[in-house]
Amino acid sequence: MPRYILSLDQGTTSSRAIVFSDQGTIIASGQQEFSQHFPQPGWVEHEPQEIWQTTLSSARQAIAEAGCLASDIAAIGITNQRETTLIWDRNTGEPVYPAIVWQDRRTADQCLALKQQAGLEDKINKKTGLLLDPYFSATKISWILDNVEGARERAERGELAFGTVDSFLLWQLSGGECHATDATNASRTLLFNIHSQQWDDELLETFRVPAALLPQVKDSAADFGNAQSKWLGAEIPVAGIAGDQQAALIGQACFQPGMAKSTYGTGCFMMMNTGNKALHSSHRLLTTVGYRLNGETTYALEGSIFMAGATIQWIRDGLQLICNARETQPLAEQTGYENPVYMVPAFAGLGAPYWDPQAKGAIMGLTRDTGIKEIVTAGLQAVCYQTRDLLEAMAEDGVKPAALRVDGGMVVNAWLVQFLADTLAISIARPQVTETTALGAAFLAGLQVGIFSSLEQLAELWVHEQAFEPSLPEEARERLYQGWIDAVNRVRVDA
Ligand SMILES: Nc1ncnc2c1ncn2[C@@H]1O[C@H](COP(=O)(O)OP(=O)(O)O)[C@@H](O)[C@H]1O
Ligand SMILES: O=P(O)(O)OC[C@H](O)CO
Repeated sequence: MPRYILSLDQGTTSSRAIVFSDQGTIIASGQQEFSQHFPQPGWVEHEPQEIWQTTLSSARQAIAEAGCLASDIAAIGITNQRETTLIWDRNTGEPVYPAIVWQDRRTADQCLALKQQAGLEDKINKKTGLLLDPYFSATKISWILDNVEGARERAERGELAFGTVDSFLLWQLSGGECHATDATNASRTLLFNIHSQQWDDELLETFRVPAALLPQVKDSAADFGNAQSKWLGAEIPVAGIAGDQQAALIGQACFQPGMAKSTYGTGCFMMMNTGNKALHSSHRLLTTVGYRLNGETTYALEGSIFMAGATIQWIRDGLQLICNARETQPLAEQTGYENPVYMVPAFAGLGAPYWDPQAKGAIMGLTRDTGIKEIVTAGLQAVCYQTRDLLEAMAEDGVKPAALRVDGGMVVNAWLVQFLADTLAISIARPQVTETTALGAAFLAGLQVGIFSSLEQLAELWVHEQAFEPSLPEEARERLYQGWIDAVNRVRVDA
């Protein structure tokens, strides 16, 4: 009886594959980076063939390293960079254009024009939980249809298929048999009504997207068809799909309303389970589908910070103050939390809750004795202060999490996680398996094929590694945070 689960984690900069045991432990993994294309300022593209080939070879690598047979794998779970948009020919499987990545801003003018229509953004926000922003898929789809010769006509004739990365990988794995996605990925397109759980005709008309392009939307744990045996050596059912941040919510076992996770990679994505209520945020946080199981939707509130680990990369590669991200911890330990220097890493504007695309970054509070360690520490502290901004916004929306589970490449930095606990004044938990995104997809696939029986069982598989409790006196916490608010207010253009 096959007991392993293969998780395919297709991210923005690399494709990873992990073989998990039926206890949710990592058996083996494979990973491959792929190229980023920036054909014009503000544009970001991926080569679809590279997305597919790196996924396939990392899956083969993981299976080989696990020393198991493909027939030992009971199911595949897919998790993916969200919003990234692909359109391909239904007959040949050939993409008509490269993948337009979630970071791509080429449709900013189109979004601005739509925002001019009175009440439109509000209506869209009510239906989708999202904002009228190039981040999401809808305007990327219409850009392809308008700019690739003949694409709109072919789409209307039903010859083309649209998908986010999960859908594209499923199409490839199944040899063109399955054109489907899950509700979490659909909820990032601006075309999906998160209340009715249907593609929305009015939104399709607004964004001029023919319905014939769209994949079928299924639960996050569902029968998505089979990966053909020619790819991995045996026919394997694809049984779970979720966007990567939602998969991390599941991998962190945040199954109760009020439970929240924050992932600190290149950017930071914080997500809180709000149960069966799609909470509307008055602070421009996103309302999204957390997961959908057995037809029942669990919603989440999401806030994103564009620059988290990327700030450390900039300190390393741009400023060349350090050689390795690991150096940030001893430097911050030397500085201590009482740092008069503030860094506002608004390199790509400010995300939630400010959404100020014009803001530019700044370093403030410099004196003659400021050195490398204060600037590096300010970079780490900025990540924590921004998380508090998100938490405050959630609290004002009426739902403050009592604790936070963290993951992502940055959380190996214990100083950072401790300062996070101090800044938020809540308990922070770091799990043993920090590959929570891949774990979430494995949980979903395992649920569908009966390896796991319930969310309660999954919650028991979540293993705590370390807790970080707030220890900073309230006076210091509030004074330091006020310094951040003052710094942010100085860079905001729209305030
Ligand atoms: N010890 C550390 N302290 C602070 N930041 C770190 C540390 N180690 C790695 N990082 C940051 O974490 C990020 C990598 O995290 P990862 O989860 O792999 O990102 P992604 O999945 O977005 O590529 C990098 O941006 C790096 O700068
Ligand atoms: O691939 P990541 O981890 O950078 O995540 C990207 C997000 O899904 C974008 O919404």
